Amino acid sequence: MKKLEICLSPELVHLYDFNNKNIVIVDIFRASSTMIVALANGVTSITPFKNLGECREMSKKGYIIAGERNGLTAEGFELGNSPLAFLEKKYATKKIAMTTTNGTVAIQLAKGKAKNILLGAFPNLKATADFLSAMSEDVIILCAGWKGKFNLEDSLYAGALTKELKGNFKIECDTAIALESLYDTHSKDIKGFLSQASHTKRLQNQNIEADIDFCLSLNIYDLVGILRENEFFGEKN
Ligand SMILES: O=C(O)[C@H](CS(=O)(=O)O)OP(=O)(O)O
Repeated sequence: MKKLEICLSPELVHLYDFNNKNIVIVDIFRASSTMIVALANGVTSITPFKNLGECREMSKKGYIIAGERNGLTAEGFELGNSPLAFLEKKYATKKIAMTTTNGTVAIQLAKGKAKNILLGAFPNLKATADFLSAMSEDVIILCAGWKGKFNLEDSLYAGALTKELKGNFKIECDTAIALESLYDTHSKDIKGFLSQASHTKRLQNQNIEADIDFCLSLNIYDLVGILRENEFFGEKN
């Protein structure tokens, strides 16, 4: 039977073997959520960058550039990291180049080794679970965390995805067992539980509570975000 594991932080990646596995990158506040919202609202593709300078250069090639550091739009960038910017299809048919504090760092770590790299987000939780269940490869959920540290929101999503995948995967990973239980305990009030999270407080200080709410919307989109070559595309199962 296929195996499911969870890696709690980019700092722990060296403990896992990503070869030929399906990797789900999770950055609930906000990078992976924002990318799913963008793809669901018609963006053609999203190219992730670790580095601000490289990402900025992409505007010369006609890309819309989205750059964020410590929650704020980076200087000279058209967009930051808000999912709300992509609603109403304003950027439909555009190619986006994007760099964020944690999410695009985690993506970089998984590139080149995995079978597939997917974006994990609550708005398309079920679509991602269905995709992974239909594939024969093992899965690793990689939480982007915050600057190398564990965070609550990515962990809660990892628990939610574990719950969805349980019947189709062998789960011998203690982290997955713990996080599924955490999700079960708090699934009826995810927002209330996450109000204690450090990331929630950090973003609230920047008056972006609406972003937090939107990132916690459950199953409103039925596409997966998947990396093809160097770009994420939205694909229906
Ligand atoms: O923009 C965000 O939500 C965060 C900023 S920070 O981690 O609070 O500095 O970046 P992300 O890469 O989406 O975690």
